[in-house]
Amino acid sequence: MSVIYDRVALIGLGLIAGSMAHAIREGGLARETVGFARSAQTREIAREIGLCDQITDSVAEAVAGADLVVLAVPVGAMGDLAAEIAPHLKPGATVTDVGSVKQSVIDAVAPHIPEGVHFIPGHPLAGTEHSGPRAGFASLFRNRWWLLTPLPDSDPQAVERLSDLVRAMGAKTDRMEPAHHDLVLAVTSHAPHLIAYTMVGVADHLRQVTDEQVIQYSAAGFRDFTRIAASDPTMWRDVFLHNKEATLDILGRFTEELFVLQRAIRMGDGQQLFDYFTRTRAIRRGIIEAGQDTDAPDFGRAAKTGG
Ligand SMILES: NC(=O)c1ccc[n+]([C@@H]2O[C@H](COP(=O)([O-])OP(=O)(O)OC[C@H]3O[C@@H](n4cnc5c(N)ncnc54)[C@H](O)[C@@H]3O)[C@@H](O)[C@H]2O)c1
Ligand SMILES: O=C(O)C(=O)C[C@]1(C(=O)O)C=C[C@@H](O)C=C1
Repeated sequence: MSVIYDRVALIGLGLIAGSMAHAIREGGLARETVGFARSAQTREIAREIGLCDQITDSVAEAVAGADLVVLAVPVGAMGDLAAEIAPHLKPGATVTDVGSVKQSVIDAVAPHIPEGVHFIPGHPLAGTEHSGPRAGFASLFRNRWWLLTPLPDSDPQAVERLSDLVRAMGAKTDRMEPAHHDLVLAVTSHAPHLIAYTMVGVADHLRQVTDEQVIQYSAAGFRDFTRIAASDPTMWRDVFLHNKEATLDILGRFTEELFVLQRAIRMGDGQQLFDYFTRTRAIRRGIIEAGQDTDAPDFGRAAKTGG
């Protein structure tokens, strides 16, 4: 693989920046990676495990001379971070972010980006429930989508160069309007996370179901909820506070559907439940047939054969 950027600065050394550092090194995609995180302890761990070629103690030093600067901090911290790095950015550099919400990040970051620096917002649709400098791994982005939401005046060459990096890390890339991105993600990621957090909270409140029993008899569905509900609290607090309208819209629709099913159960309306679940099963099969769930090859085969 060939070098795409000379110097890449990764700011916020958690799951996403760490995975980028590994993938860039594995693919030889930059001559040098430089990392910075706010906490001294995170920087120390990053140095210890050799996450980047260099870990700096100041963010200004990290971004100085960088061709690509990646903002990989919680969504609510992006604006202040952009203001802090702005005076130190190299003319012609590209700044991108990996935030789970796009419109509020653009509103917070874009005003700070100096003339002559390209700001190209992005979002890798890949993650785990783990966070911090030890959580990253090179294959995280493989076969995953990485959405870019360029601004109307984004330089096409700079967008193409960033797309090249994303593809070289194994991801598939597409472009989207920021507001549309936020609505799509509210359906596919943000509302499901809130529902998982709530479900685990409900189990916790049921005093007759002791902690031990919840763990011992965890069925697959609930286990998946607990995995998701173990995700980083700061990251998810910020996601909901910054994608408020879209998430509330989807949760409103979710609640209406829930009442429909609740009523069907109360009325013993088996046909309604069966029809509903038949429709949702078709959606799942559509996702697998379109090759969008690489984690479920067996289920895919079973679904196609009606198993
Ligand atoms: N975890 C996921 O599944 C996932 C997936 C895609 C995108 N994202 C987005 O990527 C971003 C990073 O998420 P992550 O999962 O890597 O989080 P993480 O918690 O693993 O890492 C975030 C890092 O940023 C540091 N940090 C926080 N505020 C900072 C600041 N002001 N300056 C410098 N460093 C700071 C933290 O110390 C931490 O090391 C978030 O915006 C999140 O929405 C996360
Ligand atoms: O697999 C997981 O743990 C995730 O939750 C990853 C996930 C998602 O919802 O798919 C979470 C947040 C992101 O912004 C992108 C990806």
